[in-house]
Amino acid sequence: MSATHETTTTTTTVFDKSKAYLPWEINGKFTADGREIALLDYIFTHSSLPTLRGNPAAVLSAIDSFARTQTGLINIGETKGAIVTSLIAHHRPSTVVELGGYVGYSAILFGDAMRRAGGSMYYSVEKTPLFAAVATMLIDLAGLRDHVRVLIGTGAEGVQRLADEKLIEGRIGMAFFDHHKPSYTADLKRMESLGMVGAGTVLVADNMILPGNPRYVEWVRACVDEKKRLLGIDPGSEWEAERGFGRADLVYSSEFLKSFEPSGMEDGIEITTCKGVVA
Ligand SMILES: C[S@@+](CC[C@H](N)C(=O)[O-])C[C@H]1O[C@@H](n2cnc3c(N)ncnc32)[C@H](O)[C@@H]1O
Repeated sequence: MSATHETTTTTTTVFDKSKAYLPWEINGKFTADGREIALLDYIFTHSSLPTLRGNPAAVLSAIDSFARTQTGLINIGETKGAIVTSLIAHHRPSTVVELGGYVGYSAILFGDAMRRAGGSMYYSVEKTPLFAAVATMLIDLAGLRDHVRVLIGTGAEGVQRLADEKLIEGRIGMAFFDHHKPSYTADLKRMESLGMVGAGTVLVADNMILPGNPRYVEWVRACVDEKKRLLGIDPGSEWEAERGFGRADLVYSSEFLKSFEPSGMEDGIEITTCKGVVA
């Protein structure tokens, strides 16, 4: 499969250390130790709160400031975020589905980019109700409530609900995978089987170095014959959740882009475009 990608992406080879987030890990925890509520307190008691209302860039800047001065957060951050916003400006997706919303940083950044590119709805699926609640407050503060909707549930539940409730009919413009790493492939295959992936759909998958996702990369880079083989999953295998989902006839072109976590650690994104369906 071709490793080229016909788009204009913003990449950087050097990380600006002055913008580094504080370390995520505190006493073995990365999230859910009170930091998400502390973020909400920080933002809603911010001296410049009035200037944040209806201003996505200012809300993101306040979240970045919290993560640089108070407690690190597992957001995508500015550097990798810029890659995705340039993809959105280029491809102009009408609908975007994000799996793994956390406190809403990527939903605000990419939802705003989608809105500016003429798109209509950004769905952010988040498993943890507390994180989804924080995200909803921040998305509302940023003035994006008509264009960004948070759904509570796992990626599989969220994708299925989008189809069952007919919130999405037909192909989506973009999907962003940033949740449970072993679920990327299963949830993409569910999207494929539900008809959400078609010619022009762009798939963006985060954390391709930290921690990496060989199974996902194998699937999006496989040719049609390889995919037919990969669809054969035995009952009871560790990949049971993927059984019965996935389409071998979707042709993908995929590439890896290296970038940085907001902490400054190297990471990368896999960007995949669906070229169409083989007859
Ligand atoms: C890296 S964070 C997402 C960061 C967010 N995309 C951003 O850049 O602002 C991963 C999130 O996925 C959520 N998550 C974990 N497993 C999930 C699953 N199976 N389905 C949906 N969300 C999940 C976690 O609760 C966490 O909030």
